[in-house]
Amino acid sequence: MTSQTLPAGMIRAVSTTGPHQGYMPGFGNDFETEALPGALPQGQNSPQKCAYGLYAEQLSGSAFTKPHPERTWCYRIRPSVKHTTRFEKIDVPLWKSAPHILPDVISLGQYRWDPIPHAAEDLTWITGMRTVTTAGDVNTQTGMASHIYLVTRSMEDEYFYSADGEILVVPQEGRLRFCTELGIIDLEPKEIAILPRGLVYRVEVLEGPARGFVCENYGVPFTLPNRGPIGANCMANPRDFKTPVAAFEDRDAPSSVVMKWCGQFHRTRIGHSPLDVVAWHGNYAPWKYDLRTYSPVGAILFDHPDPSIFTVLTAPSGLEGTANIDFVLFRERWLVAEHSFRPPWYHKNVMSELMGNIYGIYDAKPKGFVPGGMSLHNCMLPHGPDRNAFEGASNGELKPEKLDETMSFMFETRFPQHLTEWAATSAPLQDDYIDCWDSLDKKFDGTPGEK
Ligand SMILES: O=C(O)Cc1cc(O)ccc1O
Ligand SMILES: [Fe+2]
Repeated sequence: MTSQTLPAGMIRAVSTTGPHQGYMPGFGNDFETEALPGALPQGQNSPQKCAYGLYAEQLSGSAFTKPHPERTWCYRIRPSVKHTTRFEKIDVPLWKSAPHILPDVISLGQYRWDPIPHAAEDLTWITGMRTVTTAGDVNTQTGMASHIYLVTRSMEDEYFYSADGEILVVPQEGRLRFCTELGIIDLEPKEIAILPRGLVYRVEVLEGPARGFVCENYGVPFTLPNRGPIGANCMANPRDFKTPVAAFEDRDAPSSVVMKWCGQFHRTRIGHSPLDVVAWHGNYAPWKYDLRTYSPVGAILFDHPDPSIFTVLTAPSGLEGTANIDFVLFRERWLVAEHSFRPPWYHKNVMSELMGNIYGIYDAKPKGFVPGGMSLHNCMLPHGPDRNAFEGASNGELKPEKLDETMSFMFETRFPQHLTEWAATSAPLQDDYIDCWDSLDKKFDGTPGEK
């Protein structure tokens, strides 16, 4: 593997040749990789004839005219357009898209769910997706949806892609393999992955049953947040993002490709594996990231910063500093703040907060928010520590304390999140969630009290 710095400054070129070598490091790099020597044209994108009789095809993830366009050139056995049937609509009943506002479902309220039980039935990546919330509008490419996946079965001769957005995968149990047009990603809990809009893939179960969370981002792709005064290091470091090297299948078999497009699902038939990209180069590609490499920065003297300090990825909206989605990570860290209430404070937020627990105990909710579980605190809905967390943090000795064995996250969006019928009725909603604040008693007695 070779790597070099290009004059473009922020863009690094990383290249590989030969059989499967795993992953290439970097975020938003200009990668190049070939599974057969000489398959990748040098010095141009569209030779009159490509090596090995390959077809050249461009995958554009941004408008051609974006200041720094995202695109990848693929050199493949057959062009994608060679499928054999017209698209037919199919039903995927539990995978919903915005706008999806139901008159009989009340999204206003503090909600929390127990882990969704694994299913007894066979479920694939497509049939196992259950939408919890939707926000914005898929047709205007704004907003997002949050989902839970329950996967027990590998897709066989079946492929999927989405025109509606990129997919951020946050596994919580089990191991999955994403065989994509641009290479193979193996994914397990404590890692996350991105599957870009338009990329075709098949999902296999390496260890099941698998359960996890998904954020479907209808807007512009996730990127690394501006670092501001934090400077060049800590938080998510670019080299910890891993993009797979080229890997291809030359396999003839009757197969189907399911495409999600404007919230609807369509199927077309194809006579071969579409994962036939022998070589590619570009900056529009899937990646995975190990959340254990995230270096949290926080309060080292007093008070509790806004959770934006823990942003791993941000997907900007048109409004400066107001994300379409922030992906925020609450992981192991030391609490050292003096004379401070250390857990999250009580608050109302214009942004809507969907949280999930990957493992361990979350400091604001020592009970009830459990691994595999989720909570929703919608736009301007008050929330904060439960009574136990409040009493513990108000009265505990403020010595340095490690929050150990803990990993929760937040999908935070500027758009209100609407519950699906499934989330409101079939999923294990905790009816008594709001009682966790009930016993917060009045302490005010007109005297200043001890400091
Ligand atoms: O509500 C939550 O638990 C998430 C959260 C955490 C935090 O440390 C500060 C604000 C916030 O919304
Ligand atoms: Fe919050």
